[in-house]
Amino acid sequence: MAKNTYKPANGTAPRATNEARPRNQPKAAAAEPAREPKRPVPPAAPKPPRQPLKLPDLGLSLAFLRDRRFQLFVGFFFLLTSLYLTIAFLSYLFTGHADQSVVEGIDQTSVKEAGQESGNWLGLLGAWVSHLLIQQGFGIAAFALIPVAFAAGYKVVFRRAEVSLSFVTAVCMFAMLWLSMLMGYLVLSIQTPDTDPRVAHSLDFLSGGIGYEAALWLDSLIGWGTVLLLAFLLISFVVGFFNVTTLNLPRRLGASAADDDDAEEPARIPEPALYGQTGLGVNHAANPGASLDGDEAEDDSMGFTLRRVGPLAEAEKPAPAKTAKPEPKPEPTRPAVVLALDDEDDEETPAAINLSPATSVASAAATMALGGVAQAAPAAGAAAAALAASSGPSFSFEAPAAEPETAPVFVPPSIPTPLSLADLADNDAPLPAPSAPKGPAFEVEIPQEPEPAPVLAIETDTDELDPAAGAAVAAVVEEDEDAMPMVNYDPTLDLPRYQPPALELLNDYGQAKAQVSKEELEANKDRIVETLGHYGINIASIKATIGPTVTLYEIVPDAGVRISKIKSLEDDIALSLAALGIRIIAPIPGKGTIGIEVPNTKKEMVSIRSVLSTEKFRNSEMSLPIAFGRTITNEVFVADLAKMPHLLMAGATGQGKSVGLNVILASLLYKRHPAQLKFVLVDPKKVELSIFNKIERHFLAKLPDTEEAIITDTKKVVHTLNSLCMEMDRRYDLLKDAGCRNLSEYNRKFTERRLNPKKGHRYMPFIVLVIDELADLMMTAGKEVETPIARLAQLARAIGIHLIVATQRPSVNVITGIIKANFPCRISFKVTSKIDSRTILDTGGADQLIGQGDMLFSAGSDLIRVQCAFIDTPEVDRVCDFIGEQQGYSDAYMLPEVAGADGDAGGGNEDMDPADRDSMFEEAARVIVQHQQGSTSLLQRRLKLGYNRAGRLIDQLEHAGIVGPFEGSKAREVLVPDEYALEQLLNSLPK
Ligand SMILES: Nc1ncnc2c1ncn2[C@@H]1O[C@H](COP(=O)(O)OP(=O)(O)OP(=O)(O)O)[C@@H](O)[C@H]1O
Repeated sequence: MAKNTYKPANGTAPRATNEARPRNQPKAAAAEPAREPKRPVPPAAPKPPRQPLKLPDLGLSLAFLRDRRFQLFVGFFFLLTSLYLTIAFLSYLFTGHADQSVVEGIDQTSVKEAGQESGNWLGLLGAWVSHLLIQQGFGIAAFALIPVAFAAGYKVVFRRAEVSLSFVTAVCMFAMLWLSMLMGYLVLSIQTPDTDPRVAHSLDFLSGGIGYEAALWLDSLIGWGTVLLLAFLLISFVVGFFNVTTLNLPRRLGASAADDDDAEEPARIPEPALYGQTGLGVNHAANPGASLDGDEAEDDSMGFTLRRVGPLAEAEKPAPAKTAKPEPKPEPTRPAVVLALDDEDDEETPAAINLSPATSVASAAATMALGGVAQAAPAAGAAAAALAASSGPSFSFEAPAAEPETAPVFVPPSIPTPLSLADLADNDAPLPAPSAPKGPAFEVEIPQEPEPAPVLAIETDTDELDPAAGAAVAAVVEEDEDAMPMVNYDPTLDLPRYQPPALELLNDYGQAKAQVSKEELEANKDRIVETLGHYGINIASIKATIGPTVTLYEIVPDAGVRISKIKSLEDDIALSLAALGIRIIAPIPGKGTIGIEVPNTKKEMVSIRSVLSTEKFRNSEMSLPIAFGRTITNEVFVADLAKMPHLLMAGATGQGKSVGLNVILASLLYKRHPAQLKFVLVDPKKVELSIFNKIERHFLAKLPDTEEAIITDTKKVVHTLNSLCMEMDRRYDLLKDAGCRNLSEYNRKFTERRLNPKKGHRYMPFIVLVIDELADLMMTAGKEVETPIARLAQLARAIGIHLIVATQRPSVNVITGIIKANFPCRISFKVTSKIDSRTILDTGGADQLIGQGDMLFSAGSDLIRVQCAFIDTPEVDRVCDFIGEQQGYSDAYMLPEVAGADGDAGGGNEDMDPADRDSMFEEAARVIVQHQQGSTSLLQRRLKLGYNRAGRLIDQLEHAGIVGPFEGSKAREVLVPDEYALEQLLNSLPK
């Protein structure tokens, strides 16, 4: 799912904005292009780029603040403090009076004695703290400190806040001071000269010392005016803090009663509208699912009504996305809606806006503002977006394809400062209040739940849903098992703090320049013309394109020259240019010219940093983009593994295969989150991929009960491949169940919470299987690896399992017909012979490459020459370290367990269920022991069994400790020496 972020028009700010926001934080959706005619608008003052919030650079001194252990320490301290205060304060209500003398006389007695005397449940300290905060401080209003401590602790520990900390703190602090003064005034009023001093004293705890003194001071200053002052303070706080702007309560009540009569069920309230202006700090981008069930959203204070007047006419509907194909079972799509804006104040110009279900709060607000209802924009936008979304079960924040970079800046009539679309999209930016002073800012909170969140249904009385009026909101939040969840599931929130590796981890070789001199170009051109001239081929024109490794000379021969003639002169041209690796492309597909690739004398190294930093890669919307390197025309070559869908790599030893594999892995690591991608790494050479061990808990998948995620043992490869086949079958079952045709459709449905995790549905990451040396596996396990590889290659594309298979021996017994047929995408580095080139690419050419990452990429008929990017081992190391040091999953991604996967243990017949044993088990055991040969084919022949059954029998015999573990192409070792020992063993097996 592509999410765009707002990019202000100046083109520099967006990066800064992106960086300022944690990568996994849900991004604000881009604005829909307004369908209303745009009004001319004055340019906005450029918004300074937002800088990442960083701790001041004070050396090491503040580094500990970022240490999660320290944060947890502080968080739990606050949580326990809130518990401590609760107990101490409650106890104080009962024992405080008696403890007063103990606490006050503490300097006269020993602490131990005082402690014994104190009645507080938390001992002397509890008594003392309560005395200080209640008796001498704020009276019973001191209880307001408890929620503050709790909210602070909760926020630090769980990194989230149900209600924003600043909101809790502000309300509680005000309540504490105000209540304390009010109590002080009450106590003061009760205390007359006639009051019994003991009664008067016993009331001290109500106001506390501070409240009492403040009330005393006010009383002496303004007498009973104190009450008026307190009332004024309360009203001021409510108006200012909750942003109350209108007081039309009676009319609202009436209107609501009428609404209630009409409505069958109370309208669900869009959360931004509910909380946006009240400072409750709910992130509307993170809770986009809040929706209005009814067709109308009303905001009298703003004087507008939102009404869904019907779906868009067919012609007005947004064009279907390019990729959308006719589906056998189309998903129910939510229609775009037209919202009519009945503006009470401006009846002549009712505005109508079109909102698609994907319209964001921000864009809705923007659209409405452009439609001339700028005053109402923030609140109306929230309501409008929710209304637009209400026609479906969930409200997607997927950004529209239109680039927001050129989004216009508009000036709402009543807002003095120009407001850019980016402001509205920016959750952190304060939303302008139309007529009151600025309300509290939206606070962005990231939902942290790694699993689909429980459903939250908000039921509330419509009377109190006047966000602009700022009336206190009473929301009853209930857990509802059955209702559809409304917030899209974001798998990346499993590891919300995960940061993709930075480009700075890679070596910077600077911008490499073409190393070919003019003289070299001229000389080569002359020689080509001359050589061809010797054979009577005249050239009409010649053009050179300098690439990193080779220069392409494009020739247009005179009319009537046979192309095959030029092709046959390959060796002669190579001889005359005294250069190796000349390749003739006759003709260049789609160009009508003949290409001669001549290696440059000085080769340019293409650094991985230079390709990963390109816009082409960074802005790529591909599922699994790989930046291979640069083509001979110096373009960055990026291809999507998900589309390939599998890749076969070959190349003689030392020609750049391992570097190529590292480039592929690094590209994917730079682009995908650990929740979206898992690697299964098979490295029979044992040293090539071991460097990726560090990212086991982030990006690797493995079989259960295996220690190392990277498979170096040939025997384990077969189990892993079988396990992947099982995973493939399971995924297909889930897709079938969900009615989806491929992984992206399925995952989209899952993230939109249209699939129930209780029914086994889960977010499925891409799995990329990398085999570094196929030749080794084919030698040792032959068919046992070939069959599952072929099966996976044939079927796995739709369910997101992709294979990258490399070999240095592209011979037909390694790259067999069945494997080749299923790998349409192939890469060849330099190979030693034309035959090898044909085996891998079905054509020559790979033998003419010049090595060191010079490669040919073949996707079907096209052959593209690419200089593979270079990544050095220390760079891979740094990238892996960077990822590995971050918080990861508790273990690698577990592949399904396959029977016999732990088979190399040999013995262990206890846990074998006798009922599972084949009826021919004993007979098979005797055959094996008689022949002292643990082979499946022996059983097939002797017992006239099929391959599968014989294979199962061998597995069972292995389980029973009769034959040893699988040893590749060799027969298994027979562990039982003779028939006598066998009979004994069979008797000992559980029947
Ligand atoms: N893209 C590249 N750019 C520049 N030099 C490269 C590139 N790829 C490989 N090389 C050079 O070639 C050397 C060998 O590369 P690499 O280890 O990838 O070969 P290989 O094909 O994996 O060999 P083997 O099969 O023996 O492991 C590297 O050490 C490096 O010096």
